[in-house]
Amino acid sequence: MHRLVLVRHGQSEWNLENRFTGWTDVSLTPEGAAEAGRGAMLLQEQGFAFDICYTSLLKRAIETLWIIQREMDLMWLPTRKSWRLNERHYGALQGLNKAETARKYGDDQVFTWRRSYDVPPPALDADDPRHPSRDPRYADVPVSVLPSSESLALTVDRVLPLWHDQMAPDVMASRRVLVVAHGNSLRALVKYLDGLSSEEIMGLNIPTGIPLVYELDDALVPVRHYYLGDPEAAARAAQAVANQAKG
Ligand SMILES: O=C(O)[C@H](O)COP(=O)(O)O
Repeated sequence: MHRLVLVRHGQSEWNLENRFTGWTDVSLTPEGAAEAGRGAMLLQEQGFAFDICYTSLLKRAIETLWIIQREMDLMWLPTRKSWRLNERHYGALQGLNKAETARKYGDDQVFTWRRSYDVPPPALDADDPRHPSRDPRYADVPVSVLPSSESLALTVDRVLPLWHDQMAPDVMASRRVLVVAHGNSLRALVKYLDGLSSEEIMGLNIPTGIPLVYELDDALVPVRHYYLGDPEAAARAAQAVANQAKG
């Protein structure tokens, strides 16, 4: 039996302001930092330990990982940061308020942009100053690969190479892996792990800061998965994510 722990970053400044965030590099709020601390306590209390960590190139995930590592006295752990774990790129929606956008374009359109499998949000123009090609942290990524907008399908396509090439071999080698990433990059990984259809994944929302534990067999097929702590609290938090864009 192998275990894999997934944690969505704690509440960010734009989660609090209910803005589409994507690749925008915003910080945690004080509550988001506290969520990360509570997640670390749950992991500590239930005897979890880790051999390697993975996170994105966005500071809300990196900060969350640092807090967990600090609280668990694991700041010495090897950590791999990859753009492939970044949040789904929300294109030209980045920065817009989700509820205001729903009032302007309708709940159905915003639900399609947030939760459909293969419909990307409106794209950033290539000359938009926010385009990733202008960000030095992606200098080693071919410009042709950097997104102007991403559907969940496109997010799956760029998360899975990291899973197959690095994360899965670590888990298969019985290394205890901690992944701290984002709502939709984790949804992309969960869709693959659980073999969810493009319809089934639409109903899945991942709450911030609560460790999600996967138990996998020797073929890395999930046997079960569960949130640490109060399951009802996790379910309420996931529903709150779903309700963010009510106009
Ligand atoms: O990028 C964002 O706006 C959030 O982190 C994820 O947003 P969503 O739950 O609306 O997809």
